[in-house]
Amino acid sequence: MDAIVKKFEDIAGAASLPDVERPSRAEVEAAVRTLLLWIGENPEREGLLATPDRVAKAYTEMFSGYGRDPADELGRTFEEVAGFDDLVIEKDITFHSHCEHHMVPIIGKAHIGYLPDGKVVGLSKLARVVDIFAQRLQTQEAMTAQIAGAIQDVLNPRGVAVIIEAEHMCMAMRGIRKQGATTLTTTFTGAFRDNPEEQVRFMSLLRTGGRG
Ligand SMILES: Nc1nc2c(ncn2[C@@H]2O[C@H](COP(=O)(O)OP(=O)(O)OP(=O)(O)O)[C@@H](O)[C@H]2O)c(=O)[nH]1
Ligand SMILES: [Zn+2]
Repeated sequence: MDAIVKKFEDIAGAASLPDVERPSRAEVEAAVRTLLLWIGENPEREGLLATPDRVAKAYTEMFSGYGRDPADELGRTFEEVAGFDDLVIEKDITFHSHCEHHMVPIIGKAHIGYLPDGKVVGLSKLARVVDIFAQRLQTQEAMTAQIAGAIQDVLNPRGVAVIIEAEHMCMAMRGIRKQGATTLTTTFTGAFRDNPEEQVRFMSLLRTGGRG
């Protein structure tokens, strides 16, 4: 079986999607050719001949998040941290996603904080979790909640704080055409949700980087 079709099958399983029949690679490429014709292009001209193949490859990469489980990334933890149980923040985690309404890019940064309960996770794993959810069709609200939910469920810390700031190309390139408008979303769990002081500490550390 074609590797891409196999991958799509894996993707369907991991995302618990309804049992839909996945199109073949040839059907995907034909769909791209249809789009090219629809915008007034000639898919037979030299520069576009390989474009359906490139688009299929790019989609496989940009939407690889359906085939990945955040629990796999967050499963390996470290307990030998000298009793450290205070706030850990990973900020300015850049990501590229696509909005589920228009399938155009969302470009932004995620900031994640958590209050460990006996164990910490490798810092890169927080960024991996961001990518898993970013590499799916998204709304910013859902993505924020999914990142916080995955960290809370798998790591079981005393609290998780996630802030995402992003620019939506569907607001910049088309429609209302507002460049530079930024959307901010937050999800707080546990101690961050229940204790406003923890929220304030997280926010001010983000702002100052701990310098004052
Ligand atoms: N809440 C939320 N809205 C989003 C996100 N990404 C895009 N949108 C909005 O989704 C809405 C879709 O609105 P519709 O009226 O169904 O579609 P549309 O006619 O293309 O809307 P316009 O963008 O206003 O032209 C738009 O207001 C987008 O700005 C997101 O992550 N969260
Ligand atoms: Zn959109």
